[in-house]
Amino acid sequence: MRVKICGITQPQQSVAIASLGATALGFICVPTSPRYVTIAQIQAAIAPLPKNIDKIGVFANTSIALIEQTVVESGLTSVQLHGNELPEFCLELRQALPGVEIIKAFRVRSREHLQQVAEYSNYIDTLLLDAYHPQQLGGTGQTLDWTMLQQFSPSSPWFLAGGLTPDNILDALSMIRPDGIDLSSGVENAPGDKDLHRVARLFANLRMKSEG
Ligand SMILES: O=C(O)c1ccccc1NCC(=O)[C@H](O)[C@H](O)COP(=O)(O)O
Repeated sequence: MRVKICGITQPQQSVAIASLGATALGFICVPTSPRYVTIAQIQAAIAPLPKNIDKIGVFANTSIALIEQTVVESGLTSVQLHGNELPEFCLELRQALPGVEIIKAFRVRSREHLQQVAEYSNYIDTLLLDAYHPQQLGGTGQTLDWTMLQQFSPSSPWFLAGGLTPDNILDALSMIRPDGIDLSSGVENAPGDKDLHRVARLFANLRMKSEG
């Protein structure tokens, strides 16, 4: 299972979190976020990382040109679209950045809203389901109604996000089987400052599940 730790801002934390077991690190490229990082900060955080770690840039409602420039200059391997991007936008981005994984995030409001994801299946590589919050786009610590996802089986691989913590992750995974999980505020001291003890506890709990 892929494990993404999102909202990294400090190079030394990116290395430590990768060593603890993360398969993907997320960098917030949304200027209004308290976890926002510049291209130079992403470069510094990515430089010491092993090649096999996915480096995901999170964008929302911005231009193809800006995403392209950020990916090319920083060395990101994946783009997560966390706003209201349409399928056509995803297609255009895919054509602009061949070989870069396109992840479309949905902030799920209802069971009906989940049906929207089918419209994207030909234009993206991966889905991410996050909780809906009326004022904030992401990193909110709000959980989704997991029962709503028990029958969810899209044609693309998918990440579960939204309010996941070392304490609730095993409950979530006992109910649903995503291809990956994504955590941010649940493993933080403050926005952008990850709590390495909590990250270590997350991986210890995940190991317990795979061994048991
Ligand atoms: O984290 C942010 O500050 C953020 C801001 C704007 C758009 C997206 C953002 N985060 C996206 C993520 O992928 C988070 O990991 C996801 O929302 C889960 O966050 P949390 O509920 O805190 O685990």
